[in-house]
Amino acid sequence: MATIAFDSISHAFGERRVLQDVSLTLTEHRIGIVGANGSGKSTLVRLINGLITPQRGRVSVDGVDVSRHAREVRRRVGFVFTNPDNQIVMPTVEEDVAFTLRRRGLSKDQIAERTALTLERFGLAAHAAHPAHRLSGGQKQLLALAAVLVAEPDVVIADEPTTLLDARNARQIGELLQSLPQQLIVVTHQLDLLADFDRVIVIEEGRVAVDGAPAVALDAYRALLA
Ligand SMILES: Nc1ncnc2c1ncn2[C@@H]1O[C@H](COP(=O)(O)OP(=O)(O)OP(=O)(O)O)[C@@H](O)[C@H]1O
Repeated sequence: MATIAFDSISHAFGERRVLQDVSLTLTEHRIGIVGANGSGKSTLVRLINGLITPQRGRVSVDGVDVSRHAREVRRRVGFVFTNPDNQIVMPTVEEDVAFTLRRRGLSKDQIAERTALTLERFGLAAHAAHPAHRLSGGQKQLLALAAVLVAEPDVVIADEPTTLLDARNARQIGELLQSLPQQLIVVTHQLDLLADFDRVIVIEEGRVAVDGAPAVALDAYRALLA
């Protein structure tokens, strides 16, 4: 697993202070991030692959400074957004999955082979030539995940990956995420998704409020909510 280090991170959007002196070292396989709306969870995970540059402090992945080497880090860290519509960039399902690989400079044959395998794995093979925007919500989320995983990142970050899904699709995506061999960081309000995770971090008003095993951290979070 990679070592993801937040070293004294503070960040504000205008007057709004969103993260306040956060220091964390993430090395576990599956890590959940929970917290109230607006507590700073998305900001925290977006720092990991340089989608946001912190105003103070340093974020690194295996010692590589994310601000300075964002491209290098992004090759290792895949990011799945809440809304797959924001992530689908190509007209068809197949092209969308192949897009990441084309940018990596793989040969045509390699791209075709890896794309086909990935579509099969995610149950999307029958939709390969279909317009991506016509897929159902659950299928779109699968496609967004497929397009990230085809590049075989070492770390997968998923920001509320089940929020827009019905219970059945949410379960399917949850199970798929659980089965990944990669290091996984999930921001979610669906607390049951994190029951078997290795670590859960509760963010409250831009600070780490609780950090520990799911049973302990989720109970503490439920108590905070109550
Ligand atoms: N690009 C931005 N510009 C201005 N303000 C922002 C920006 N991104 C986030 N914020 C603000 O920062 C605060 C924290 O946002 P963030 O998305 O990190 O919270 P969150 O914990 O992920 O919330 P939620 O559970 O609602 O998704 C919020 O008040 C939000 O409005």
